[in-house]
Amino acid sequence: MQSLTKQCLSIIKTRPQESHKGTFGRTVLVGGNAQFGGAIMMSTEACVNAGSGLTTVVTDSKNHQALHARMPEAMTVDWQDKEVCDAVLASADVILMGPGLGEDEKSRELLTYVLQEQTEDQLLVIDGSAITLVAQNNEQLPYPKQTIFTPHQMEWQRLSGIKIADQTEEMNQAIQQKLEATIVLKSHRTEIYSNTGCFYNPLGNPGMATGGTGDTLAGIIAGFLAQFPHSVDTINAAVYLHSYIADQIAHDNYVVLPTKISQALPYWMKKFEI
Ligand SMILES: NC(=O)C1=CN([C@@H]2O[C@H](COP(=O)(O)OP(=O)(O)OC[C@H]3O[C@@H](n4cnc5c(N)ncnc54)[C@H](OP(=O)(O)O)[C@@H]3O)[C@@H](O)[C@H]2O)[C@@H](O)CC1
Ligand SMILES: Nc1ncnc2c1ncn2[C@@H]1O[C@H](COP(=O)(O)OP(=O)(O)O)[C@@H](O)[C@H]1O
Ligand SMILES: [Mg+2]
Repeated sequence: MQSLTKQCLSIIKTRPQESHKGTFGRTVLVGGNAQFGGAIMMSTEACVNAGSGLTTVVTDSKNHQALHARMPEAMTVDWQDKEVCDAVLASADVILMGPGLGEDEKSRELLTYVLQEQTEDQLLVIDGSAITLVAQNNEQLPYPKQTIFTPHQMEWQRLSGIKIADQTEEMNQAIQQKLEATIVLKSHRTEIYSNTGCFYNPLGNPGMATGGTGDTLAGIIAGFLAQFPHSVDTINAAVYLHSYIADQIAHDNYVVLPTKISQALPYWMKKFEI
């Protein structure tokens, strides 16, 4: 397994002068039920700050006002409004599904719907509740090689069937090869399993053990994939930068607020751009 270094951030390129918002990708985020609105808001804040050109959030209408107040850069769609959802999903370069989605019947329906709508040129990031639902329903992925799962260890146990104590590199790799999707296995030291190699993130700190840090990572991954190459290098960079920023914040903060990571993204991306 290859340890990531600062070198992995070299995918962050200076933006071309001749560009517009469409140049940096359209991301659609699906999640946030009445209970977990904060999760999709944190993913959105991360995604926009990571540089997604256009970001639309498909969520329970209860979350729209708070989301707009926090992040007016993002557009919102009521997840009951199928016609608008159809159009918005069709326009996406990257879809992030799952932060705060919940596990009830409506959540299940939405997951099935998004899997049906995904096209062969769209990437799908599956996080949080959506991972649990894929496992429970044994959902088949339409495009496994264009799918990225971002489980924590318990979500990976549900998806892979490997108990947390048995989640060794060999076992994880074997299931990844069967799934063919990329796996970002989160823990205090996150590992990335992909069709082209396995990587280890040496950064991160216990200040990150706060609800929403994973929702934030999922948003960064989606935002990076919207504008940078569709490859594991881009996912590695997102994982590394998320922890790198958290480590900077932890120098003088006992707790690393997920939203602070998001707010620091434009600054650090500017520092690392080449
Ligand atoms: N503000 C909001 O709206 C927020 C909304 N959120 C949304 O909530 C939804 C449910 O997500 P979830 O992760 O909270 O619940 P679940 O999938 O049941 O996992 C927890 C179980 O797994 C276990 N566990 C073992 N190893 C672990 C590890 N390394 N990392 C983490 N857990 C580990 C853990 O063990 P324990 O804590 O008991 O020791 C516990 O038994 C999801 O959609 C998410 O987006 C959250 O993001 C929070 C902020
Ligand atoms: N002790 C720790 N050291 C380093 N990173 C941590 C630690 N605890 C949590 N993290 C990071 O925080 C994130 C937690 O993700 P997740 O459990 O999905 O959170 P949530 O769903 O609440 O947003 C992961 O990126 C994980 O690597
Ligand atoms: Mg999570």
